[in-house]
Amino acid sequence: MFQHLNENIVAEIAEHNRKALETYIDGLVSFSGRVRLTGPQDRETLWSEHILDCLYSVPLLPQEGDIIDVGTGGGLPGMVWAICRPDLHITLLDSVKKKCVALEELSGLLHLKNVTIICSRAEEFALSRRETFSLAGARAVKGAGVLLEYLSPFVAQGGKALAFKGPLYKEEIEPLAGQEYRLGLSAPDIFYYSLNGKEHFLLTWQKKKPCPKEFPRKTGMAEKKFWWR
Ligand SMILES: C[S@@+](CC[C@H](N)C(=O)[O-])C[C@H]1O[C@@H](n2cnc3c(N)ncnc32)[C@H](O)[C@@H]1O
Repeated sequence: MFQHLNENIVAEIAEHNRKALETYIDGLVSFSGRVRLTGPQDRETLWSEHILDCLYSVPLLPQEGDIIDVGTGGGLPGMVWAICRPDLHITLLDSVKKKCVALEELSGLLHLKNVTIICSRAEEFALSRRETFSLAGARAVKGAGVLLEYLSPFVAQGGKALAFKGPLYKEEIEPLAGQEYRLGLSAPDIFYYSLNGKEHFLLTWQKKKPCPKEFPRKTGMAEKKFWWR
């Protein structure tokens, strides 16, 4: 499936949550110089390139259940999900301690009750929360192949893995074509939208079958020896 995402829906979600999203931006800006949570840290870029980008994924979130943002950094997209979907529980996962400390502060600033922050490598946390999330997603974390080894072990059957990608996504998914089943996944559905004149893509994979126990392999292996080769 290849589908266009409607910017009017995103504008509505943005308007509905504007106050909390701006408080989140205030929080991100307040960390500049202390912890590098995002690339550019001016309010306008944070809103137009980061928050709006994350908002495009909100219509793809599940009706219910726990979801996880793997490699959340400063909380993108997980903090945006938590603000826009207070009915879902969001786990924000990152391996860098000072980012996790900053996320605790941001979550307190926003009075979020639906967030858990975990400081761990994805490969290690998957051992304790295997196949318990209705969605596992990530933005700006590894190429699609390596990322799927991180995401699929978290996703319950019937759930989905989600990745934010730029126009080069085709080069990432081509070598995986027809092999996604090895991680229990379907072929990807592709959603596209335009932001600031650039093409953006959201890829989702349905979890069809359990992910074989051998995945994820030991920390670091996903990048050393690709599972699809
Ligand atoms: C480029 S940043 C992206 C952060 C955020 N998702 C965003 O869009 O701004 C990648 C993040 O992934 C985290 N990360 C990379 N590999 C990881 C792993 N195996 N387990 C947990 N976190 C990981 C890094 O610490 C970093 O914060």
